[in-house]
Parts: sequence; structure tokens; C-alpha cells
Amino acid sequence: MHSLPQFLLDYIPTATATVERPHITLTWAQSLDSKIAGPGGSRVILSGPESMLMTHWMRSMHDAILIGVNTLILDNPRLQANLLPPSLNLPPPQPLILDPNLRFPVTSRILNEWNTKPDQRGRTIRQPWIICGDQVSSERIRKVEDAGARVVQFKLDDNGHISPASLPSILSDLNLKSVMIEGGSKVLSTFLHCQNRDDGSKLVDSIVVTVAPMFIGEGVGVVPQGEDIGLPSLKNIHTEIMGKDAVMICSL
Ligand SMILES: NC(=O)C1=CN([C@@H]2O[C@H](COP(=O)(O)OP(=O)(O)OC[C@H]3O[C@@H](n4cnc5c(N)ncnc54)[C@H](OP(=O)(O)O)[C@@H]3O)[C@@H](O)[C@H]2O)C=CC1
Ligand SMILES: Nc1nc(O)c(N)c(N[C@@H]2O[C@H](COP(=O)(O)O)[C@@H](O)[C@H]2O)n1
Repeated sequence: MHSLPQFLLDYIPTATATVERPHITLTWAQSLDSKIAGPGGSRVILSGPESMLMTHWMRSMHDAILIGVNTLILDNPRLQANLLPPSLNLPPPQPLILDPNLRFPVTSRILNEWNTKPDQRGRTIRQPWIICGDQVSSERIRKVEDAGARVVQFKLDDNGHISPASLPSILSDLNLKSVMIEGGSKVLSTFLHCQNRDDGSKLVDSIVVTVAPMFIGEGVGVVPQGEDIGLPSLKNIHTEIMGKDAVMICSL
């Protein structure tokens, strides 16, 4: 796959997304028994090489890649589009972490790479941005900022979360036109259960799921146990076979 997979274009219209109305894509990779990680949240490589490459194309099509703080802690990801040819000179996506209590570990790989590879800044690496609650102490914020990350504070919702309905206006404030939400389970669940943005328009625009031909058994479900009711209906479903995986893409 040497160029952007064309089937993505109809679902991820980053060209038409605007700062005023950012595009929101949810994406994850799951096993046949609907798990996204192993026991205790241990990371599992589900995607084969072809669908993983597609995920990196998708990352390059969004301004930002968002994960929950547990995924940051458990996976210690890089969140780059490093499988794509460097000769394309694509701008790296902006890592965004939803972290109400600012648990962000300053030893994380995304921060370490930002600090230790200054020559790569803006070309393959962007500074991690952490979205936390407005109750976090200024001492804690200073500690994380001194370590090199950018911290932005927003009012939390009644569940102590960054409100899914308000994420679009947070993105607008941050001058971001699109976001790809990669997980984990708790974050996917709150976004799947919240239908509308604060302005009343639909919250999630597209969903892209890689289904890998394996069972995990005990592990982390796509949504936490008991939260699999009230999930939205899907429209415009398209399935693409990529290597051994099936990639399902749809709108809501
Ligand atoms: N296969 C795949 O595609 C992927 C798999 N994963 C897996 O997911 C697992 C982690 O998932 P999980 O433990 O559910 O954690 P998450 O990564 O979903 O992080 C959850 C935390 O994010 C904070 N948060 C802020 N805003 C929200 C919000 N709106 N909704 C929900 N949480 C919010 C909360 O922090 P606080 O507790 O401080 O309030 C919450 O506990 C890992 O094992 C990882 O490997 C992750 C991504 C993709
Ligand atoms: N698309 C996809 N397939 C898998 O098999 C996965 N385990 C994931 N996980 C997500 O990707 C992050 C790690 O990516 P990098 O190694 O940093 O490129 C991980 O944190 C999950 O968000 N995704």
C-alpha cells in the first residue's frame, strides 16, 4: 500500500473538516471475541502489517490522535505515522491525552522522544498535549510542563471525565480540525454512548474497526463489561479485507 487507501476518503473527509466543526473518527483493533487487549490491559498486536499500515495512513489524515491516560500508561505508545514513507513529508499528528487528574507519567515514550530528538520536532514528533480537569493543582501542572508537555485545563463533566460532547469545542480552541480517537475501552465507551455535541449535531462522524482473526479470551473488551447496551446504529458500512484482517468502516 504505497498510497492512501481510497476507501477511507469517503469516511474521513479531512479536506472538508474545519476548526469550527472538527471531524471525529473512532478507531480500534479487536479480536473475534471483541477484545482490544489481554489480561490486565496487556497490549496485544492484533493488526497485521497491512491493516497497521492503514492505521498509520489514518493517523496522517487527522490533525490529532487521542487516547485515554490508561492507554498511555499501559501501552506507552508512540502515536506516530512512522510506517509511512518519510519522503512524503507528511506532518505528524498531534498526540492528545485525556487525563482528568493529570496522572501523565513524565517518563512516557511520547514525552521522552519529544525531549531527546529535538531535530525531529515538527517533522515526525509533536509535543504531547494533555487535557486535564480544572481542579488539578498548579504545582502538578508545572511539574508536567517543566518535563516538556503542554497541559490544557477544562471543566470536567459529572462523571469526572473530559466531556465527550464538549471535545469538539476543545478541539476548536486548540485549532485542530480533526481527531482520531484510538481508545482505550473506557474512552471508546463514553464516545459511543454520547450521541451529540454541545451544539446538538452528531458527535462521532466515522468508525473504523480492524477485526483480527484471533481469540484473546480473558482481556479488555471494546467497551467495559455492562456498557454494551445503548450503542449506536451504524450506516454506510463498507468492509475491506486487508491481509488476514477485515476492516469495517462506517458512519453513524
Ligand atoms: N486494540 C486497540 O485498538 C487498542 C487497545 N487499547 C487498550 O485499551 C486499554 C486501556 O483502556 P482503559 O483501561 O479503558 O483506559 P482508557 O485508555 O480508555 O483511559 C481511561 C481513562 O481516561 C480518562 N478519561 C478522560 N476523559 C474520559 C472520557 N470521556 N471517557 C473515559 N475516560 C476518560 C479517565 O482517567 P481517570 O481514571 O484519571 O479519571 C479514565 O479512567 C489498554 O489495555 C490498551 O492496550 C487502547 C487503544 C487501542
Ligand atoms: N490499529 C491497532 N492495532 C493494534 O493491534 C493495536 N494494538 C493498536 N493499538 C493502538 O496503537 C497504539 C500503539 O501504537 P504505536 O506503537 O505507538 O504506533 C496503542 O496505544 C493503541 O492506541 N492499534
